[in-house]
Amino acid sequence: MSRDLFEAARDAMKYAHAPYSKFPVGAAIRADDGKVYAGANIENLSFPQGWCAEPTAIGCMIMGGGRKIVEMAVIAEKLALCPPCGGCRQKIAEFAGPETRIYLCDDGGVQKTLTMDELLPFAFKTESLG
Ligand SMILES: O=c1ccn([C@H]2C[C@H](O)[C@@H](CO)O2)c(=O)[nH]1
Ligand SMILES: [Zn+2]
Repeated sequence: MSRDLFEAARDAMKYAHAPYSKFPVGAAIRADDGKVYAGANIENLSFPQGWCAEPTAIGCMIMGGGRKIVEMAVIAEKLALCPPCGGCRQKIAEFAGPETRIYLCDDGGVQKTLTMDELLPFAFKTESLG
């Protein structure tokens, strides 16, 4: 993964609205249009109404004209890695393919690289609809 994607995720994290969990997260996507789209988690006083960094980045990608996630970096401010939550895995899968790579990062850079199948095995896919 090139440095710019990591830096975009880390910069996006600065925009997190996470006063309740105090767990800012940043995500950055390189899309099929070559552009980088980033997002942060945005929490809400009514806790279930908040959302993760990944859907913010996906929303930016869709509205910016990107259609496929080529690669995606996720970073949390705290020392621990931030493996995307279950709901995010499904949302990422919607725009991923066999080539997609997901990078779990910390301040030192990429610590783990995953394919979509590793992130969400036995996924619900369009073939499942029959
Ligand atoms: O995949 C994930 C998991 C969690 N969070 C956010 C949601 C919440 O604001 C905070 C603590 O769970 O981390 C993300 O942004 N992405
Ligand atoms: Zn999530």
